[in-house]
Amino acid sequence: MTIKTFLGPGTDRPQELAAAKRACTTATGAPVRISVVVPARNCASTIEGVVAPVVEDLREAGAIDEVLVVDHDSTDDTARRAARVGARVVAFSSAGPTVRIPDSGKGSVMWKGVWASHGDIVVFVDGDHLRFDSSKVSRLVGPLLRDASLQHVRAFYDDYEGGRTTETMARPMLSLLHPELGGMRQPLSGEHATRRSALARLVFPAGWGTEFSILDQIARRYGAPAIGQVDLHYKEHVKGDWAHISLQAFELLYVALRTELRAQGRELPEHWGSVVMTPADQPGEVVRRPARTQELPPLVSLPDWPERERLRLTWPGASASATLPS
Ligand SMILES: O=c1ccn([C@@H]2O[C@H](COP(=O)(O)OP(=O)(O)O[C@H]3O[C@H](CO)[C@@H](O)[C@H](O)[C@H]3O)[C@@H](O)[C@H]2O)c(=O)[nH]1
Ligand SMILES: O=C(O)[C@H](O)COP(=O)(O)O
Repeated sequence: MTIKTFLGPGTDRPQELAAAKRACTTATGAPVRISVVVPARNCASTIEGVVAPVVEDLREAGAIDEVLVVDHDSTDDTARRAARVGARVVAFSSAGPTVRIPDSGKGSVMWKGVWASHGDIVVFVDGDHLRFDSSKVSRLVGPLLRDASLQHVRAFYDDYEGGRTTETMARPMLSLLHPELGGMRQPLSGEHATRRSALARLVFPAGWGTEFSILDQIARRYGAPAIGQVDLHYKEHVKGDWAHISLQAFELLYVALRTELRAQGRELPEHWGSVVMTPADQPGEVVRRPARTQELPPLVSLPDWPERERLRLTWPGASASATLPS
């Protein structure tokens, strides 16, 4: 089976996306709203370069409705800079439902981002791109507006030097556990667009396992044909060190193994633990770091969700005239 792959050009230009959006409504006849959500922790040097083109090219053309930055306890100027170029900024600690998250990571930031956003389609974009343009968002959204069978569209890049966790962990793991997704070029990409109705039904692992988990859950719930991928051409981003990659790979492996064992009606053996060990500078010594193993429940399961959705629907949006594939 091949993954639906969009090479474009599709809705690259703001006017094309705005027109495609106007041609859709939700199942209840309301205008379709599109949110761009940026999880960001200490992205002061890059956040303006990500937010500004999306605000200037797309929001001002009515092609998207909001740019939301979820500021994950940044100790730098991320929040102020994001707001200065037009993002709505919410602080991770005060946003969203009051579920205790002892060890927050990117997945928990995304979960709160879905809650705090208003879109029927939610586009995630990392905040650490060194080079970015708004066609990346346009290209992700276009297939969802045009193809009712898609729930999730993930980015890949024909020009990208990287993907250490992807090549050494994600791709081998997908080959084993989800061979039908083996054609995905960047299964861990942080750039993707998803229907809100699907996102709200997903469990979110709190840490780095989330990108894999989204694919896994959508493939199991809707089938692999509900997943597409689109070429965003290039990616240049801030690289983490090997300790970062090590934690990322561990949390990904943990989530994948847990998912697979649960599918067999089993749990992870207790003795497996959840501590990542890497060699310390002192020979023979190790540095131990706890992995984030918490899972955030599907938003639809929260008692406050119906009220949150009711308020969301009163939020202003553009007008439109046909039906959004649900
Ligand atoms: O606890 C965290 C970790 C990350 N981020 C933000 O999430 C984005 C991606 O994080 P980054 O450290 O740049 O991730 P990468 O090492 O580049 O990881 C890649 O691979 C990950 C999965 O393994 C994906 O989740 C990422 O989106 C993808 O860019 C950035 O805006 C971060 O500021 C947070 O807000 N909180
Ligand atoms: O996406 C990945 O595989 C990594 O997490 C980040 O990639 P990098 O090697 O470009 O930092």
